[in-house]
Amino acid sequence: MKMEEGMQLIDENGKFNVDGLQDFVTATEFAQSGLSYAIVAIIGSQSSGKSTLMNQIFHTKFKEMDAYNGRSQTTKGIWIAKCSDIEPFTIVMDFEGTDSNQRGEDDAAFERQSTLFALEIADVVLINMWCKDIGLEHAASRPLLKTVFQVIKRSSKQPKKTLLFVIRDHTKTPLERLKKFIFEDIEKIWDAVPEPETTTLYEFFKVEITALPSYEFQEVEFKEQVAQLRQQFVHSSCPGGLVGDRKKVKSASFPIYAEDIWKTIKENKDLDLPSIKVMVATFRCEAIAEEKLKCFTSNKRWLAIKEDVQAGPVPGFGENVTSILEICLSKYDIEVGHFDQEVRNAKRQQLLSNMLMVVHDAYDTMLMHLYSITVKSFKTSLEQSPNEGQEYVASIHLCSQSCLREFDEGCEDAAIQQSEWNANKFRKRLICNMLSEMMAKYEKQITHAIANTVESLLEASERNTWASVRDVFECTTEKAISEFSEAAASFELCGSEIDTKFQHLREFARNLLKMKAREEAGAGRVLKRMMDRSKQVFDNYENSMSWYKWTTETNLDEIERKALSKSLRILSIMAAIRYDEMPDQIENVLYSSLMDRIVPDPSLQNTPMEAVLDPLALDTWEEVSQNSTTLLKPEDCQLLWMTFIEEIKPMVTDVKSRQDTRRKTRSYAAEAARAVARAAVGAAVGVAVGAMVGPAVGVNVGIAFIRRVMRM
Ligand SMILES: Nc1nc2c(ncn2[C@@H]2O[C@H](COP(=O)(O)OP(=O)(O)OP(=O)(O)O)[C@@H](O)[C@H]2O)c(=O)[nH]1
Repeated sequence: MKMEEGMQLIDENGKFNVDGLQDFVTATEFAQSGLSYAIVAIIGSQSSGKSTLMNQIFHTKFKEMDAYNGRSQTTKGIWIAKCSDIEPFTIVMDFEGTDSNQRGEDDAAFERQSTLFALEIADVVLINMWCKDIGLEHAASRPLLKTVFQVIKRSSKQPKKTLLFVIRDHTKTPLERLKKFIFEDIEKIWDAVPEPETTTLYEFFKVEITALPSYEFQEVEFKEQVAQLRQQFVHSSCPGGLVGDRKKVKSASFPIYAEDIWKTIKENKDLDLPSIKVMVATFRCEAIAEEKLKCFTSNKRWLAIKEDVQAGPVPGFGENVTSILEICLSKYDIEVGHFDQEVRNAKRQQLLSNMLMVVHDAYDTMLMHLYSITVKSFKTSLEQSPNEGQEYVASIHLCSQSCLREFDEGCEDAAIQQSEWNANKFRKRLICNMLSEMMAKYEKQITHAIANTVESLLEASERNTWASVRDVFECTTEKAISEFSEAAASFELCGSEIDTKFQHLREFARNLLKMKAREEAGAGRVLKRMMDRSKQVFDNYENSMSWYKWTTETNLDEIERKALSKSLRILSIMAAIRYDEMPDQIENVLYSSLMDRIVPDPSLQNTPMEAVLDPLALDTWEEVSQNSTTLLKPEDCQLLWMTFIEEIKPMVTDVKSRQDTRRKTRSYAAEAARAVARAAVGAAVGVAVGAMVGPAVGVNVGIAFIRRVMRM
């Protein structure tokens, strides 16, 4: 057996070659070396020149890839060979590439198991990496190290191993800089491994870093440096050599020891670490996705759309953005084609959602434009449509339909295929706005119909005032509601939404009524109305009666009582809003408490005044139903009434004095008439006597007669 060519220790299926190892040990006389031996393993990504390097350093003959046959996997499983010309006895182990494309996803566990095996069994582990990968987040060595560190950190402290980083295809970057970078990087990776945080990387590893020129392009230099590197393996187990602390395993026990470790690693369920393949895929896909995201955000077409949309809607927005996104995604797909499918799908999804996040504002702005344009156009149509009635309803129906259709078409044009976005939020807002515009129109209609009518009804303050107000209120509100409901048909509102709108219109009408009533119930207005009403009563009587009757027969106290009672009704009408037909006692309470105080009712004469006024001392009207709203509290009414009584006094006094004056005038007139009559009789008597006894006697007799009559 040619031991330089090596033998497969563990096959690609994880089967340990017990007999083969035994033969190897026998053939190489390994068992005789006791504790004086070194085991060197190499790990790293596939086709990174691992076998080539090992062969060059240790003069082994591991199979190398034929460069002319493309980059396919050469080493499968784990191989060992003896380095024949180095002291101490050195066993070299070549490992299958860690991020191999050939290995199926289910076999990913093999990668981490073999890596663990390398760390467990070898004294020196070479970590082979391309120089160009240094500093790259997704470089294969990073996830590999992460896995290694996770396992190491978890395990109990072992004799120190040497990690020898071999940088391949070293270019002009000074090695010192690369070393600094690698040290910082691996420390960072070490620190990022969660548990336990107290240990340092260097408690577990001695870290060495070396760099080699390209074997392919600088073969001579490569070989020179490899020769130097080889020197480090000569007497590597001596103090200070590459082999660190030695595990006290005698070479004779090596076959059992190795088999045992592999068995333990294979059976150990606790080593459930993510596969290196997955980790490599994660890092690489992430980096590619990041790069594609950058490409997207700096894409000229996208930047132009983003800018244009600020000013107004961009025609073909959706189609254009969709195509830019698609291009970025397909580029990503091409570049990640050979990575773990699950990972690349997940990262694709992430890339897409990142790109969509960038697009989202512009999409929203686009919809906002469509929304504003539609709102404006609906408003204009509303202003131009007839004011009310069926014509208005029909025209609103038509224009709301066409506005919504236009908006929907715009949204379809803006839709981005890769997203699940829709315009629902804006459509809802649009409908809400259109409905509000319509509502405003109906509110105006209600205001117009209710305000003036209610004002004049309250102004008149007749016994049936509130019934008439209710009629106007109901009629106006119901008409508006029914028209609104027809006009809103194109919005396909659900039952509860329609009810809310109806409720709103009712509330609006009710509040309007309340506001109007409050205006009319202002103390000044009520007082004036009461005064006018009283004056009207007095005037009516005065104007409608004959002068004689007014002067002689009219009982002004009665008329005064009538005037007061009519004014008191105004007070009672204005005391509360009667939204419903519930009867109340306000008028009675006011009547008995206020009227009878001014013109005392005989039945109440012995009742103390406080008792009579008692109901007005309350803060609310006890009998007023809950639906009603107090406009004037009992105490307000009382105060108003007192003021009214004071204010009306001059009017009553005036009327009374007018009646007196007229009475007096009337008695003087009667007296004068009587005197004239008497004079006429005296003259007649004088004429008669004069005729009989002479004129002189006649005149004297006539005068004497008049004087006597006048004295009578
Ligand atoms: N650029 C470059 N190529 C190299 C270098 N060393 C080896 N190669 C080439 O890389 C290819 C792979 O070499 P191998 O030694 O088989 O690589 P490997 O890592 O053992 O491959 P697997 O065992 O399949 O993972 C071969 O074509 C080598 O000629 C190097 O230093 N630089």
